[in-house]
Amino acid sequence: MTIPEEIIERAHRGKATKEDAIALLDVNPFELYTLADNLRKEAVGDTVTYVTNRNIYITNMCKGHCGFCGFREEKGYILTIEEILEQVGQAEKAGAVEICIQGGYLPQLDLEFYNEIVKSIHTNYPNMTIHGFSPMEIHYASSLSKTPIEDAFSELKKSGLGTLTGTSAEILVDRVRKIICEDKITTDQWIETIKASHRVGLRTNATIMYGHVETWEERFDHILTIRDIQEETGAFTELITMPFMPYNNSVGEEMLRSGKFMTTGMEDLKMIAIARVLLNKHVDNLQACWVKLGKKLAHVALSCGANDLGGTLMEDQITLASGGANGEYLSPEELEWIIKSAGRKPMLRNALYEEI
Ligand SMILES: C[S@@+](CC[C@H](N)C(=O)[O-])C[C@H]1O[C@@H](n2cnc3c(N)ncnc32)[C@H](O)[C@@H]1O
Ligand SMILES: Nc1c(NC[C@H](O)[C@H](O)[C@H](O)CO)[nH]c(=O)[nH]c1=O
Ligand SMILES: N[C@@H](Cc1ccc(O)cc1)C(=O)O
Ligand code: SF4
Repeated sequence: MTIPEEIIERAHRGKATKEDAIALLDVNPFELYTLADNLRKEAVGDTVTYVTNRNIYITNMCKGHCGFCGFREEKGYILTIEEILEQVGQAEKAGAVEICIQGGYLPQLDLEFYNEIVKSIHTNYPNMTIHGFSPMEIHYASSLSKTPIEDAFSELKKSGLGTLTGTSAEILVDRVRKIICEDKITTDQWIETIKASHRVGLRTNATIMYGHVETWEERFDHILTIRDIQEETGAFTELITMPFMPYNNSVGEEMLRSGKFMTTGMEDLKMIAIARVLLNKHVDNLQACWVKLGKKLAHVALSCGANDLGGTLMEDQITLASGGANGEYLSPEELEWIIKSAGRKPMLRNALYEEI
């Protein structure tokens, strides 16, 4: 089937609907990729961005029990401030302009600790952009100390946090969350938390982790929720579509047992292309996550709606723990090679998509 004219027209106006997205699942996929590529060109031109960054995992322990997580350990570590600073120092030496701080949530990790981390990095490395923490972690830490969530975000911003991550979103549909992450914040709580962050001027990215127990319709509901929030706050910097890695975690093992495997390349490309259609005129930046897609598919994704290649990362414990096989580091030279080979212009950016 070819794409009906009215869908193309609505997409260009930023008004594509859930029904349009459903219809796009049945069109010739190459037509869909071309539509997404045209919308990308209209929205952001031929520049493809990337960031030199390093992931830092402050702890691998967590009070949560998400069934998709292979990263959490019962007996693990919590980094000290000194150890964190050492890793930031290594990152800076290696040319990173951003660090991405991740971890689990724990009673020991209170707002004071999060602020201390940010402050000490900010003081010692004033040029380093600090991206990190999740709505889940800050929601938990602020409820521990009965601090209103907006105050928690204001304080973190004042301490030097540049942007909050839009993780713990998974699929923003409670039916799915009950199956894969029952003890996580609910869809409404995630929305309220992210809006609180946006309200105090702490911008975030958005993520979707797909390819487990959710339906295509639920994926579209998630993307449209992101679009609704963006209409209200305008504070999302990007969306990262992350395929679920099904190894060494219970959700994945159950899936594999029932004969269902990882998403396919065509499906990953459709996901990016339909996200571009639904988010046109709302969220301009779509990241092709090379660590999950692999560098060859990430390269192809640049012609199917994506305009960002993500980071050098240097480390990726989360993907690795659940079966990632694409390495943990790509050099800026190789990221630029991939971008130029797609006929596009590379640009080093920070978390706010400003040129560096
Ligand atoms: C491991 S958590 C760390 C942040 C925090 N503990 C949280 O969950 O909000 C970061 C994100 O990694 C992603 N992730 C975890 N396990 C994954 C897997 N097996 N495949 C793909 N993404 C995964 C999820 O989207 C999750 O929200
Ligand atoms: N840290 C991971 C990223 N993030 C890339 C940047 O941190 C981000 O694009 C931006 O600079 C902030 O919005 N992407 C992944 O797919 N996986 C990571 O672990
Ligand atoms: N690192 C996590 C999620 C993540 C995504 C985007 C970020 O900006 C930060 C963290 C993953 O790979 O699944
Ligand atoms: S995904 Fe995050 S909240 Fe869930 S168990 Fe893993 S670290 Fe904890």
